[in-house]
Amino acid sequence: MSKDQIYAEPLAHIQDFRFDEQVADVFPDMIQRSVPGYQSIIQTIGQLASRYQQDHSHFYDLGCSLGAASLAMRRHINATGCKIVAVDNSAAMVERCRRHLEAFRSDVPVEVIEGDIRSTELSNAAMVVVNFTLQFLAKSDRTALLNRVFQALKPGGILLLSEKIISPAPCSNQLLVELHHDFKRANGYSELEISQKRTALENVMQPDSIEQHQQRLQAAGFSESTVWFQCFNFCSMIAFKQP
Ligand SMILES: C[S@@+](CC[C@H](N)C(=O)[O-])C[C@H]1O[C@@H](n2cnc3c(N)ncnc32)[C@H](O)[C@@H]1O
Ligand SMILES: O=C(O)C(=O)C[C@]1(C(=O)O)C=C[C@@H](O)C=C1
Repeated sequence: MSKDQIYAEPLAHIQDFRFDEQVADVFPDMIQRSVPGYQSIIQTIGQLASRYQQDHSHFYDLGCSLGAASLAMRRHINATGCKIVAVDNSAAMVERCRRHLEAFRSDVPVEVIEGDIRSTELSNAAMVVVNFTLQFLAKSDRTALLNRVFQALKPGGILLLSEKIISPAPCSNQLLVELHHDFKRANGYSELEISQKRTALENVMQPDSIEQHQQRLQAAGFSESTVWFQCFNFCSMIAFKQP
């Protein structure tokens, strides 16, 4: 696995963060060292696919990057006539995602689409995964996407939504951000790497609070939602469509 050293040297000009070739090449290392609990979340996505699978249904992985969530779902699906649809608008990610998925054999088909999740057709879904991707959309697009996800889910279907979050309470927010930076330090990132990446993400990733997410989910029609995982300022939620 190639090591993420993208922000290791001082940069004269820090460009907005993009999911380009350079990021795609080091992505497994980057996400592992940047997102607390990432591996547990991926494992749990597999478990949820096993529990919520329905015959003749679709499983979506929106903002799939290298396909980690799709791989986890594929390992757990044994219902008949199911299909996974993985979507990402980064050509670099999609190309590597296809290669990853081809490296393992499975009877569950995966369609990998290079496209924008704001306009991808969604239907007949048992489960939709939006794992650390909603945060990269404009706020108005977040609402529109979740509305479409709700409409596409079958009764009894679920949405798995993971996000970096902000806390509206200033002391709590400050502490969670600092604990996350400690996590990155413990994983070998320098002060320079942490601060340059923070600047690169500033304009392209605007996190919501858990309360904002819950309100949006409720407004979209989800009967219930729960935060099943939180570590520092990273969390993962499950939202339910009534059976
Ligand atoms: C943090 S990564 C997601 C990680 C991935 N879900 C996982 O579990 O490993 C965010 C991904 O969302 C993709 N993305 C961002 N905006 C998008 C959009 N409008 N349409 C499709 N993909 C998008 C990026 O290209 C990137 O690969
Ligand atoms: O590195 C950070 O501080 C992050 O916010 C992590 C984060 C994310 O939450 O999606 C940001 C961009 C990369 O895709 C990987 C992880």
